[in-house]
Amino acid sequence: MPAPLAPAPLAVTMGEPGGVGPEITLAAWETLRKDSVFFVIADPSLFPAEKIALIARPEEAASVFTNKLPVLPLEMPVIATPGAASSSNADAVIESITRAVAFALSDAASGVVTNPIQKSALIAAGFKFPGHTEFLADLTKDAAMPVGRLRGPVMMLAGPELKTVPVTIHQSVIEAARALNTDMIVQTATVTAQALAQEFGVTAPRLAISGLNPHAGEAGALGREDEEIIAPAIAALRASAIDARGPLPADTMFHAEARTTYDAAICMLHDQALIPAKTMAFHDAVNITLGLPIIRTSPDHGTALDIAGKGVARADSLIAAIKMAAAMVAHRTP
Ligand SMILES: NC(=O)C1=CN([C@@H]2O[C@H](COP(=O)(O)OP(=O)(O)OC[C@H]3O[C@@H](n4cnc5c(N)ncnc54)[C@H](O)[C@@H]3O)[C@@H](O)[C@H]2O)C=CC1
Ligand SMILES: NCC(=O)COP(=O)(O)O
Repeated sequence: MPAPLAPAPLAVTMGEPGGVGPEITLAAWETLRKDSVFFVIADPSLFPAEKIALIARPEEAASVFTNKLPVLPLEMPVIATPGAASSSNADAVIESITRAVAFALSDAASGVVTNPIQKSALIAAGFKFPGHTEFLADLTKDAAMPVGRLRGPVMMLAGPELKTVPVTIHQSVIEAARALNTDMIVQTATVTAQALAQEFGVTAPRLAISGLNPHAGEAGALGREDEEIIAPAIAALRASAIDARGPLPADTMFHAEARTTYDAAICMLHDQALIPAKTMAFHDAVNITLGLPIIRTSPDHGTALDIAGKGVARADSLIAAIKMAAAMVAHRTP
């Protein structure tokens, strides 16, 4: 019987070149060089020349990975200064993401791990998306989803003890409250339940659904969205055999005992989901985009311009993201 083929390498993006991305990528390679295989699509000047090997194609990564960080070169117009984001390099930052996704869609890469971008620098240069999540959804919109899987995108923050999912993502609080509707909640929760079952081995996923308002609306006295928008979504989920419970007051659903009652918390707002996730596991949590035809993970943190280039940035979350992507590749059903 022939030996099973090794999966294609993961494609890691450059991220903001003035942020911590380059140094944590090198540190992640130092840690993982005996385990997994990845390559980074980036300007080679971001790394010490003696630590890297330039590659022309993803399939060259495996043969050099133990000894060198494989870099698929992408020229940026301006030399990066650690601690300073530059809109002048926006096109290269975006191109790195676009190429990584193209490799994943063609199976030359088994998944995409993104380094943090400085969203404000990209948007100032004309980038039309508020984050990777929305950009990745657009880049992959014409590719077929695996059979039976609902399309997202859905953002999940996954830590060792808590998984949270925001229904609204990169919107102002006022816009998010206005945009929230029953269908979005049902779709987000359904994508999450499918992923828990198929990627995380949770046979009967239990979802805790947050409210929007304080005390989940206090029976309508503090807002009607909990009763009029969220409760019908929970009823619809339950009618389709998804174990969903709520709307729960967001301030009391994350304490230790409460966390034992669900596998993922579906939250209405970005900060309802990301504050508990990052507070509990800032250096271990992974940002995963569910509901894409490709695998995508990312560290939970941002560009950390305040510490870039000082040698103090921790690579733990990027390492967790690379390991998570590799595990998802291993669990992926054809
Ligand atoms: N996936 C992505 O591309 C993400 C991008 N961002 C972007 O990053 C930029 C900066 O965002 P902030 O809110 O300042 O968050 P941040 O995560 O960059 O920094 C927050 C604090 O955590 C520290 N920190 C972050 N990463 C660290 C690491 N690896 N090791 C040690 N300490 C670390 C920073 O020094 C800072 O004190 C923004 O433009 C934001 O949009 C933020 C989150 C995710
Ligand atoms: N706060 C999380 C975040 O901004 C990451 O977003 P994305 O770039 O992964 O869409």
